[in-house]
Amino acid sequence: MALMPVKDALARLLDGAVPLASETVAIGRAAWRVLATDIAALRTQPPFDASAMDGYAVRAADVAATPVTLHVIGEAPAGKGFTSKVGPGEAVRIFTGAPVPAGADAVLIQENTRLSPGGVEALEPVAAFRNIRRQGLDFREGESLLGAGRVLDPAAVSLAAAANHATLPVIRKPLVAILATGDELLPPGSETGPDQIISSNAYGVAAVIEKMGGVPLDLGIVPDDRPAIAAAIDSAREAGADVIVTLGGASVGDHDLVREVLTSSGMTLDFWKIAMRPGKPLMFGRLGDVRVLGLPGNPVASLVCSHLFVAPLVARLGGRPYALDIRDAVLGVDMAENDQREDYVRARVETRDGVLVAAPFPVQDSSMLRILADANALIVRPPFAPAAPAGSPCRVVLLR
Ligand SMILES: Nc1nc2c(c(=O)[nH]1)N[C@H]1C(S)=C(S)[C@@H](COP(=O)(O)OP(=O)(O)OC[C@H]3O[C@@H](n4cnc5c(N)ncnc54)[C@H](O)[C@@H]3O)O[C@H]1N2
Ligand code: MOO
Repeated sequence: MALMPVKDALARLLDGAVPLASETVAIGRAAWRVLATDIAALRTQPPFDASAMDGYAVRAADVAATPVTLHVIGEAPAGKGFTSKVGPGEAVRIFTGAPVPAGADAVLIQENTRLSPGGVEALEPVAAFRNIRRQGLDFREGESLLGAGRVLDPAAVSLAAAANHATLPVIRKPLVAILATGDELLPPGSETGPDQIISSNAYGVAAVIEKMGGVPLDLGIVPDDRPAIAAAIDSAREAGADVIVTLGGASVGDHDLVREVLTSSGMTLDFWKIAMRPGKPLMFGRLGDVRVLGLPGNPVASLVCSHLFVAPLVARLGGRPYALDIRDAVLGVDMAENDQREDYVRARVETRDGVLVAAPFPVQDSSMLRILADANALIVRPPFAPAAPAGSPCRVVLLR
């Protein structure tokens, strides 16, 4: 049977996936969120001509020939401007950030002055407008500052705050329910019986979701039992999940019930089984507005599918840009020909003489998490790739 190509499966998964609705958050909670709308300045910054230096507000013409002594008529610290006008031969002691008083047109830095009995002695001339930040230098009220879709990185969130936004409209974070299925599974820290293993997949999948700006909702482990799976799916929907990710029970075994239960709950199956290794039994369907991804139970398949499918879906729903980090490399060893499945082969890559060289791990069983943790890349072997000797070009997905 021809299996669906990976890129077609991804296109179907992302079809119609657009950023979720916006919500309002306090500026203090907005870092790393995604702006839902353009925002404009609510004020002008600086709101007045401001001193950029500690020194003396002067009339440039008065200090054209130095040394010259000026009469100090007052002081202007930041936050409290000097209210009278600076006349000929006069100066105002001023500090960085303070409004430049009327009449003055330059700030003479403190280092170029000396206190004298009659006031302050200017030792160097200063050109008009030197050391003054003109009103609106940074931005003016009403100017557009940040565009919709901007990730609120440190500079963006500080700019929004400076423009006087106490709250910001951001795209809601996708809520992704995760459901592990299997009678053999127990949570980490359990005393395991002889036939049991630890449920590990949910943690790595949740890590991918969080990295992409989503909120994982771990619904725990349910046994291979139709009513229990159906109840967990209901609870995911009640919780308002945008996406449901099931783990395991996706294959053809008698205890692989997930697809059947989901279909009975009203899911429209989009695809099941793709031309990918690991990850062949991947399933995708829609339950109303909710996208449902059934990941294979084998831990490496779950995680590789998370990088390839869960990550772009969460990014898209959350309005974030995302692309796998795919690089050109060469094979460090010979690789055999490939069958119909696109292979994602755990490998270590390193740069040798400016070239990325990829060496696959010799054993690739998709239960082996340690090798995935040791890998820093996945070699992508296209379907039906011919045998390739060491030195052949290849493509790699960088994992870290
Ligand atoms: N006759 C066939 N058998 C299998 C096929 C096939 O095409 N024909 N595909 C194989 C492939 S490939 C995969 S991948 C697995 C996927 O099967 P399931 O999604 O049904 O996964 P399970 O059978 O439930 O579990 C497989 C394996 O993974 C362990 N597991 C499951 N969940 C977790 C978890 N949350 N944390 C850690 N480990 C988990 C489970 O104990 C099994 O060992 O099917 C092959 N079979
Ligand atoms: O596709 Mo399975 O994911 O090889 O183990």
